[in-house]
Amino acid sequence: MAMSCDHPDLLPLEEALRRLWEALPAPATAEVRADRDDPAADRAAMDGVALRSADGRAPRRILGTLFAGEDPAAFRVATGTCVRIMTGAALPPGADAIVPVEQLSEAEGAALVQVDPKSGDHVRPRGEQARAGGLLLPAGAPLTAAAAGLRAQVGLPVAAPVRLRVDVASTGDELVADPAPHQIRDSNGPMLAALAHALGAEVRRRPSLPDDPEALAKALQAPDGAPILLTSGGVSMGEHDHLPSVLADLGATILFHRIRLKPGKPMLAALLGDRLVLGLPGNPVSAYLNAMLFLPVALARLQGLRPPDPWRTATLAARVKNKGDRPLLHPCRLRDGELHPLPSKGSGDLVTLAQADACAWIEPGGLEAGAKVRCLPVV
Ligand SMILES: Nc1nc2c(c(=O)[nH]1)N[C@H]1C(S)=C(S)[C@@H](COP(=O)(O)OP(=O)(O)OC[C@H]3O[C@@H](n4cnc5c(N)ncnc54)[C@H](O)[C@@H]3O)O[C@H]1N2
Ligand code: MOO
Repeated sequence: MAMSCDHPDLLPLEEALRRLWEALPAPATAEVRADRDDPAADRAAMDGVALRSADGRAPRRILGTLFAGEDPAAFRVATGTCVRIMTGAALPPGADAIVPVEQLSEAEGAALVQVDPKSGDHVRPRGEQARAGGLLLPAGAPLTAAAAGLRAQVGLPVAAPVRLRVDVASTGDELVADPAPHQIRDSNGPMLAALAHALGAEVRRRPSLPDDPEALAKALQAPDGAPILLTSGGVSMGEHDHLPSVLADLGATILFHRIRLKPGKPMLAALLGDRLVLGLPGNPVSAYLNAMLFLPVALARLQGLRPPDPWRTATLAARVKNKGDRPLLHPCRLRDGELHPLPSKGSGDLVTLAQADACAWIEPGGLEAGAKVRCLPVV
């Protein structure tokens, strides 16, 4: 009879994700205030002519052209005149409306408007978006790309975008380039490097670590280590699973070890000084999925971004069993919003994972065809 090794005390995934988020420091961000009115002058919102609306449809002599960035003081619009104007240009003195090119014709240097212009038509008025000194973003707001643009707009410095550095190291004496039947190649190292790169990190592969506590301790303390170290293997109950005890001996803060997820039970996260160690389980599907769950959270937090939400929703096309008491991530093909479960052999089955588009979240007890489920894309 199959025996279950599940335990009720395993940490739920959401709690593990929350602990990781809260343990990592986000960069401090000051509030953002408008340095001047936005827009700083009345501006054209359309290409056309700038004119006095009070003069209705009367023909107007075109005094010249104003492009975005040009000083409008070169012109003065009075009754019987107008200025050709391009989107973004400041309105010339005297003008209070824009008539777009589509609504006018030109004859002998005069503009003939085909509409009754109203004051403010197609004008972005000064201060429409913000007044000088107004609060645009509070301190601690996420450092999104849009926020970077806003900082630049108000004249604040914006650091050049950088990719966070992530080191990737596999563990295990069984990993060799040319394996005998009792050995294997290192698939996790290249896989996790590719995943971390796809998630926006600058990746460095470190040499594989032997199943030896001293060598492990030395590697963990490498002076040139990246802010995040992804390891795989050596976190479970085996006699060579040294990572948890080595980290504890080095004084690391263990954020969590062992979570309520299949695959991923032995997942570990620790802070060693200011470096985060994500100790991924060695089984390749487990290493992949747990990296996919935890690495984006760490990257986002350290870069001052919002917590990421990698989940999608889809309909299960066929029943998936889950006899355990951990939620299961099951590899599926995704076609037209339907998840077609693949016959996975478990957390060592990299063949099936590589053929999958997404992994469906299956609660204990299993799910029937037609159920709406969340799923994690395989990138
Ligand atoms: N008595 C128990 N045994 C195990 C438990 C448990 O709770 N009690 N958990 C099982 C689960 S779940 C997993 S997952 C594995 C994870 O163990 P480790 O993280 O300690 O990983 P290893 O034992 O080092 O390796 C597991 C498996 O993965 C292969 N592996 C490791 N590294 C790589 C790599 N870089 N590329 C490809 N494959 C790799 C390794 O050869 C093993 O086959 O533990 C269960 N056992
Ligand atoms: O949970 Mo392990 O991570 O099943 O393979």
